[in-house]
Amino acid sequence: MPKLRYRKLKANGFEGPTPNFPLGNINDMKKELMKKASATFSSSLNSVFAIGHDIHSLAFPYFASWQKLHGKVFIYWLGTEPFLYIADPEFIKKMSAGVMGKSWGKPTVFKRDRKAMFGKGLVMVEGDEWVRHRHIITPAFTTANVKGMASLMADSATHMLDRWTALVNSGNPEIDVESEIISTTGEIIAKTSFGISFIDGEKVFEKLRSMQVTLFKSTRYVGVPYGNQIMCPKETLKANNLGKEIDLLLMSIIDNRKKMNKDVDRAEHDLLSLLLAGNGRTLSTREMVDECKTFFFGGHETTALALTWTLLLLAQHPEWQTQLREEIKQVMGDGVIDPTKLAGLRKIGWVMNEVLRLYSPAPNVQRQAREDIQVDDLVIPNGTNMWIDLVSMHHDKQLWGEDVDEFKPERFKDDIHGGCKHKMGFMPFGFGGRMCIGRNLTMMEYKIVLSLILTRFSFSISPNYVHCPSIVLSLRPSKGLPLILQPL
Ligand code: HEM
Repeated sequence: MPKLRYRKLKANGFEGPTPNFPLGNINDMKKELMKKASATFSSSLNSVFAIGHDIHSLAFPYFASWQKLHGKVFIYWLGTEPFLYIADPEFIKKMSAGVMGKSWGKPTVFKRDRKAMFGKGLVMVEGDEWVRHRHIITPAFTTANVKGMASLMADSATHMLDRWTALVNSGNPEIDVESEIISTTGEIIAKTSFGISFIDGEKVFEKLRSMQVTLFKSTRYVGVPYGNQIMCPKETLKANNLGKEIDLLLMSIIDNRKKMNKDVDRAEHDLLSLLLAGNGRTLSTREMVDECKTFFFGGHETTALALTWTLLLLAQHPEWQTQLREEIKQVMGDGVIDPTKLAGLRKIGWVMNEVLRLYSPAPNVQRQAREDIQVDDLVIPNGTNMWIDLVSMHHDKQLWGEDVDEFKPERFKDDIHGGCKHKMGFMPFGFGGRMCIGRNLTMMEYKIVLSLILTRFSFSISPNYVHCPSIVLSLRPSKGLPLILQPL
């Protein structure tokens, strides 16, 4: 009953842009994006030195302009679904204070739209089902287990860097590192999740990527009744078919693993083995398929983008490349990457946080209320969809000060909140019980891959780079990231 929820939200004083039936505010959003894209294109023909990090109005031009009219909490519509937009950490603190992880819902419209990607995996399940899944999966992501995956990560990264060396030696020093890193982290997550070699996993991996591109390259009509089926039927059908093919491939991988579960080496290292072992409880094959897809989609692109944006920022700040190289040498010596020493890479940790702040790969967090939620004298009615805008909070001058858009990793030196005035103003991995389960894995992968890159190459931004961060599910450089590489 979206209309009823809207009336209740309005009665509680929440305002917002006027929606039209049946698209809601989708057309306004598209118009703002097109306006911004043409303005960005003409300005991006300037020098790479002009790259600025004030990206909220580039990535979410519609939210930036609605904020000016309606403040940091307002209602907008995706089709016939009202969403409460939130970019105020104090509001988030108050609304989440009394709600446990298991009591949060995820917007039903997204569950439907992204069924082929996430199914009933951890990102989408709710209530007791979420508790059961999280309980089984959590041990697989402990620091100890994740450390067992370090050599797989280093192997894939080294493979990528050998390719870069060959390209540079053949006279091609300019490389689009975004696509390179995305395929490497895809390979890493396929190996660490399903324990499949790149050759075996190539089929699954390619289909998973292809489904993601199919789903997110076209304009989405989420929330519009039958919107995607009517407006982009070919893509919708293709994504659904790919979803079914991937399910079959993963099911056969899981069944084979169940049969040959005595492979000790694998059992120690990949997530699937840990899920099969369970944690006092079990997941069905169907549920495991959805979790494998969830790890793949939730895990590889976010990590890849954190690394990609890092390379952009480090290319802009060569003095930080030098500092990090010195740190790596000091901590690791001249030898191979030792996972037990990664915690010593403190400056890399600051850089990672600063990158996740400026270019948050997961640009938003979504929730749906499963009960009425009181915030001061306001009520968020049961069923309300919520869209929490991390990019806005991470770029808010009131929270971070005048230097908010500058790359200053040292702000995280002695403060895990980076000096933000509100503890919930920095949350690249979400909040509360539903916080990202893969953050240990990501941090380790980030440190390993970045250390290996920095040890073998120095890099600068190619004049062909066009700075236009945009949202394709994640926050990505929409024209890739061409860098000029120099072997060390
Ligand atoms: C830089 C990398 C990453 C970022 C920025 C990131 C960000 C996030 C965010 C914002 C959420 C939503 C949290 C919430 O709703 O409060 C989330 C959830 C999740 N992430 Fe990550 N993530 C990253 C890496 C990973 C990796 C490597 C994996 C798995 C291999 C992963 C798996 C998940 C899962 C399964 C959830 C759902 C957790 C739940 O609802 O219980 N993520 N992540």
